[in-house]
Amino acid sequence: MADKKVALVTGAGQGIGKSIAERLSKDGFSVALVGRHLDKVQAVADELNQAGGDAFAVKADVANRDDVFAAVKATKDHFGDFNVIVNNAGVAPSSPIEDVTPEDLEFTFKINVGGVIWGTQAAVQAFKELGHGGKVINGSSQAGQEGNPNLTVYGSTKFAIRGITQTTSKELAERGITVNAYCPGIVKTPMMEDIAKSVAKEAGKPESWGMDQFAKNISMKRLSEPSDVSNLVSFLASSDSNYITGQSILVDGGMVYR
Ligand SMILES: NC(=O)C1=CN([C@@H]2O[C@H](COP(=O)(O)OP(=O)(O)OC[C@H]3O[C@@H](n4cnc5c(N)ncnc54)[C@H](O)[C@@H]3O)[C@@H](O)[C@H]2O)C=CC1
Ligand SMILES: CC(=O)C(C)=O
Repeated sequence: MADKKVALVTGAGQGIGKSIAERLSKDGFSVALVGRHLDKVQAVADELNQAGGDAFAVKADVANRDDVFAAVKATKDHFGDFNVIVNNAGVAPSSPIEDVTPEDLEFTFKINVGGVIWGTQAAVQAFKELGHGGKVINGSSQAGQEGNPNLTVYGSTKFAIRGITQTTSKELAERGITVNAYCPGIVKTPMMEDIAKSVAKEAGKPESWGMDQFAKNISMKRLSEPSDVSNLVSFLASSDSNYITGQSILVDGGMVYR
């Protein structure tokens, strides 16, 4: 068994996933970085290793169940243990409801919802083989707590992730496995920039208008940094959160109040 705890983060090549991988590495985890593009996750893993971490890059498409199981197995074999999975990878097409296509629906659900379900299954299998519990941490969103115009498909996947989190937490609690989700607000990442651009284009407005539509209701009056989110994930991955399960926690600077 490894000295360090082992965490796997999906979508770790940029944005929130990269920040989570960096933070967990700093917290002392051995970290597997998973993404569709090996060069991107490898570059982040190299940075972490150069900074004294213990990181490993794996190529996988989270929509593909076999890929996800192979990534978890490769991580377990490489580090000799497996303790935490962060099902972070996601995609966010935006469009008015009239323009949603069957392809948008299938693509988004396969990645956002499929990725969480396959990640949870693969992690549970690894915990079972290793004879211990673990932590499943899922990426939802404020858009999984509150409807956001033009994000019908994306938002519905994020509402579903809260449902999966609650359901699996009840199923898995007796095996020493906790399941929680983080619900970020408006985070400065390539995904959010693309959404803001697309919403502005649809309305015939400048790009900055798009971001303002999302940012105007943040009580703290600033957009989120990826590190605001990885601070929460660090807590959820640590033993300090051992008595918390089934929760979807907002980290949005005061935007959605529950
Ligand atoms: N940026 C934001 O404001 C918010 C983001 N989120 C959620 O946080 C998570 C991360 O978002 P960002 O970092 O903003 O996105 P991003 O688009 O900047 O990064 C997502 C990463 O996931 C990877 N990815 C996408 N599909 C994949 C697949 N099928 N298999 C493997 N990797 C895949 C991408 O290649 C990319 O590296 C997502 O689940 C997103 O829905 C939630 C709330 C707000
Ligand atoms: C991208 C996202 O999750 C938003 C706008 O909440």
